[in-house]
Amino acid sequence: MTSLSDDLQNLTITEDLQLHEPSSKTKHTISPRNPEHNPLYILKNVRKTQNRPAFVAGPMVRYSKLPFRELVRNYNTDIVYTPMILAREFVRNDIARSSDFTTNDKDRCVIVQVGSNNVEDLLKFVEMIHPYVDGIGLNCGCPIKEQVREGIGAALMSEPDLVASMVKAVKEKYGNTVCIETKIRIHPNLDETIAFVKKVEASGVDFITVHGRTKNTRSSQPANWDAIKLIKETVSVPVVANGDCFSLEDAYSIAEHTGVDGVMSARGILSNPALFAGYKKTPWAAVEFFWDLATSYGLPFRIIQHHLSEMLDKVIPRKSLKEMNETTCLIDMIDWFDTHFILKRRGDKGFATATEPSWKINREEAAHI
Ligand SMILES: Cc1cc2nc3c(=O)[nH]c(=O)nc-3n(C[C@H](O)[C@H](O)[C@H](O)COP(=O)(O)O)c2cc1C
Repeated sequence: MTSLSDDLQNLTITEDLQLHEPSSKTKHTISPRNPEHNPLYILKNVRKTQNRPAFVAGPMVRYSKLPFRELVRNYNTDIVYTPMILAREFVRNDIARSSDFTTNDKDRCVIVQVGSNNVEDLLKFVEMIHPYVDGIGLNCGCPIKEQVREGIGAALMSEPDLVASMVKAVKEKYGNTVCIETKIRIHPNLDETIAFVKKVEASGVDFITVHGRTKNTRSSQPANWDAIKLIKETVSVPVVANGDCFSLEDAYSIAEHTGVDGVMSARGILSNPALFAGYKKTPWAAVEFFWDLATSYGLPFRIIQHHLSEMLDKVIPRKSLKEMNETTCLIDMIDWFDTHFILKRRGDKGFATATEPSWKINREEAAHI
């Protein structure tokens, strides 16, 4: 078994990586990956150097796009996931490729999450995407019926041999040049979960994320941190705990309870992207920064609106939130913000630092709009 530093020295960094878009004939280039952005390096090093777990923003369909990833990194998030991308569509469909994944040089450390039910699609997916990401995450937890019916996501929890063969195929082809993770749920029977993680570990997986719920547990029910602890005690690869991290304090409590190497937040970081920097609710500066990122990178209007709705839920009065949610296009929403708030543009000197909204009228008045 090689040590982490050996592993990192053995990483091959490809020069001048290129992504071709056959439809537009546009050629993009992106710089080589930096070994310090390898998720394994982060999971081990953050604990050593900062005496804390690594902070991870989980995959969220529709939401974890490039602007949101950049936003959360500005607030102390170490590892950020893309939404789940279906391998089958990605490898066959040029349009799916450009709509599902965009990246840039600042997008590090990024793990692309993949939904797949077979080795062949997975290998093709990894071949296409690995130069542009720091890790590949195999989704073994998505409970959505359409995916499960196709044998994707949580369906894989009943297919330990298949998961092991998928991980093994990637490791046999790429060795330590590709970091592969599996994001799993727990089984009601913990012995079955333990057998699952042992098999996946033996197949060469680099680390495991455990969402402490079964595929039928609702998100309103608490995540099972004891089960995560048991898994952490069972395997020797790093483990990331997921479920119910809504504040920095939660992140520390989860890490202390389970002994994990990293803590992942999804709903918590969606509503407060500055969670891992210790903010109790979204600071206004994050709202302004998100506006800049979303409009300059070009997120669709409805997604911007959903993000802002989540981020502002605890920040502005309910009535104002409702009004913002009722705007029907980007221009209307910009007008609405311009009417109610003084937005400080970032310019070249970084983003605004305000923690409270800068209302154009005072807050008490605003509460009665
Ligand atoms: C809007 C939304 C989209 C999600 N999309 C994905 C996804 O693409 N892949 C995945 O593995 N989990 C997905 N999840 C599940 C989260 O990653 C996470 O496992 C779950 O929400 C529990 O974490 P939390 O308690 O921090 O929210 C999604 C969750 C939400 C709320």
